[in-house]
Amino acid sequence: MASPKKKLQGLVAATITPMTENGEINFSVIGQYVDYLVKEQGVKNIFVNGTTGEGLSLSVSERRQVAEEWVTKGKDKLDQVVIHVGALSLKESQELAQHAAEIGADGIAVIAPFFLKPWSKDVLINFLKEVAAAAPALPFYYYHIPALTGVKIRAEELLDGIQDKIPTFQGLKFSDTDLLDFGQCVDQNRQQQFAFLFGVDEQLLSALVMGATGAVGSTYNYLGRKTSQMLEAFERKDFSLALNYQFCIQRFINFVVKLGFGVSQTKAIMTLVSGIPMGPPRLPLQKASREFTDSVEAKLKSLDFLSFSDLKDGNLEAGS
Ligand SMILES: CC(=O)N[C@H](C=O)[C@@H](O)[C@H](O)[C@H](O)CO
Ligand SMILES: CC(=O)C(=O)O
Repeated sequence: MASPKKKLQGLVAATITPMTENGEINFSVIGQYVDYLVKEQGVKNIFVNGTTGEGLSLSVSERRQVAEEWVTKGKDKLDQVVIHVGALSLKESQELAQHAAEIGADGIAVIAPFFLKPWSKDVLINFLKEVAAAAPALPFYYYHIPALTGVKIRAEELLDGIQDKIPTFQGLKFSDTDLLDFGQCVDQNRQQQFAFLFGVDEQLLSALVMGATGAVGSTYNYLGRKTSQMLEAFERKDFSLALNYQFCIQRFINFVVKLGFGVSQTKAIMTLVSGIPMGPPRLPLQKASREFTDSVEAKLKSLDFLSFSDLKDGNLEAGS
């Protein structure tokens, strides 16, 4: 059983992996990035080496170094650092899980292997169990993201009896729009103290209604404050205010979705908003276009819910 730890709740930022213009990891800005999340966005939990962090595009050695840097720089500043250790190779996943435990991370998360795929719930559980066993003292989270893995085993079925197989199982990161599946995960596990973390930022309010206990997402890097206001309004049962916040967030996300939105664009937006250079993504991703960055900058300036006091032209250069 994982050592009792405070439950992972509230907002969790899925960290970007900063890179230099020639494609190496830019470790030098991670300390600054931690301070930005804590001070400017009020976000104290992070999810490292996931989708947004291009975790599957990094080498195992890079993943270890990135995880270590976040844990080191986050010490005494962040509440929880969860490391995504999913990989196609069970061995690599186990190595990363064990490493996460050694460096003092607060939890590990794993996606379904997505090339040779598990075709049944039992096979997927067996894979996850082998990874979890490599870090027996760390809380384990299953990262459900069927649109990207192609593994469509419903989370609700996977969770049925999961703690008998994986004693460290502590929660689910649910990145899908199927609120029937998500709602049933919550409904059928009310006796457990699981974390139900939603991963579709533009629909978080609906998931809160279904019982989400927190959220992991890319937009909390720069919309953390705004999203926290929505969470507070929801807690106070001021649903119309909460909806206003969700609509504000949606207007921005909808704007970028129409321009074409993904990890590359997240890097460009974060560079713009935070002033910290996130650099280009790694192939097969392509850098966001100059047109994208220009449109987003104009949009950000026209929205009153972000503070752009430090949105400087210089920052634009770094991101474009
Ligand atoms: C596919 C993907 O990257 N999903 C992210 C997390 O799971 C989300 O945070 C989205 O980036 C966000 O909801 C915007 O669509
Ligand atoms: C969004 C998210 O959770 C990820 O980047 O993995």
